[in-house]
Amino acid sequence: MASQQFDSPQSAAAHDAPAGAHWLAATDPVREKIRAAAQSVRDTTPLAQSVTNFVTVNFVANAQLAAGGTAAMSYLPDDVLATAQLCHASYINVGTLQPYYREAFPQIAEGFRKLGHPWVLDPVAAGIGETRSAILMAFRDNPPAVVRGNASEIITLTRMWGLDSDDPDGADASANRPQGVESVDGVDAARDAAIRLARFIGGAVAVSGEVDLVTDGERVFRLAGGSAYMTKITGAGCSLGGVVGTYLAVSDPLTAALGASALYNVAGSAADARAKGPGSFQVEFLDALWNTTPQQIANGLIAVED
Ligand SMILES: Nc1ncnc2c1ncn2[C@@H]1O[C@H](COP(=O)(O)OP(=O)(O)O)[C@@H](O)[C@H]1O
Ligand SMILES: Cc1ncsc1CCOP(=O)(O)O
Ligand SMILES: [Mg+2]
Repeated sequence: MASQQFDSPQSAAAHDAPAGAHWLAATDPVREKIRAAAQSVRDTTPLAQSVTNFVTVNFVANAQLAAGGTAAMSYLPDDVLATAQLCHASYINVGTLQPYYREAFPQIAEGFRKLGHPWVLDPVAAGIGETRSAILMAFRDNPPAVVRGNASEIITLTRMWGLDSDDPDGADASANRPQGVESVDGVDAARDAAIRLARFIGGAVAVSGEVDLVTDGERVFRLAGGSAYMTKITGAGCSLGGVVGTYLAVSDPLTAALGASALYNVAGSAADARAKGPGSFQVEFLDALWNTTPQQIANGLIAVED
């Protein structure tokens, strides 16, 4: 699949930045924070625990390992909260639900808050089903440091939490929303929702798509790269959430969201150039996660809105 690779932010200057944004300068402190976080991941192999769906659990763990971290998957509240005391960040993904999750997930989120433990939420398929909606609503009281999702999930969660100015009651949270785990909206459609959500949680929101959007509620970044093959394998988004967790274990929420997204874009582009289809893409992608250097991640195609 056609894609482009760039070696340095300077080479990005030869290409158009996303509309309404300009490429982040090579000397911008944000790039140095990303490089330092990536280096810290490589140096310290941080554990980020995951409570994640059964479809992509293996890919999440392998991606965290290939990105330089370590993985531990856990599902029972006492086990999750005990593990949280051994690591610096966790990841919750609501993709596949079990009956006990309705009580367990709110307990876990409350426990994280009491521990002061930062976590990443992937609100997979937000808006589908009463159980998923009840769980996501409960997280409003004990919110994550980072929300990572596709555009439809971010729009739906923001609406559900009553943060959408057009729908302050969240009454219509499930109307016309995801028809499954895939997005039915473009990233631009989630821009305002992402900003509101980031301000509410006091952290960062990452909206994935062809060009990703990351915001801390003040600045809005756009990250290009990646591969169309990422939409043809399962778990690109889920594993990105896990790797945000890996970065969150060593950095602040905005740097974690930017660093993991930049890594996925650089590694996705590199893998795209070698892949022959979705199967070989997965293998090439894990290799590329492993082989991408902190400086290459910091040099990614990162723009900031004017
Ligand atoms: N068309 C595309 N071109 C390049 N990269 C993409 C494309 N679509 C998604 N990605 C990348 O795939 C990863 C997962 O994003 P996405 O597919 O939106 O998540 P989800 O699987 O949760 O819907 C992100 O790193 C994103 O940048
Ligand atoms: C197919 C599927 N069904 C429930 S969770 C899941 C995985 C979704 O993975 P991703 O959002 O990363 O594509
Ligand atoms: Mg997803």
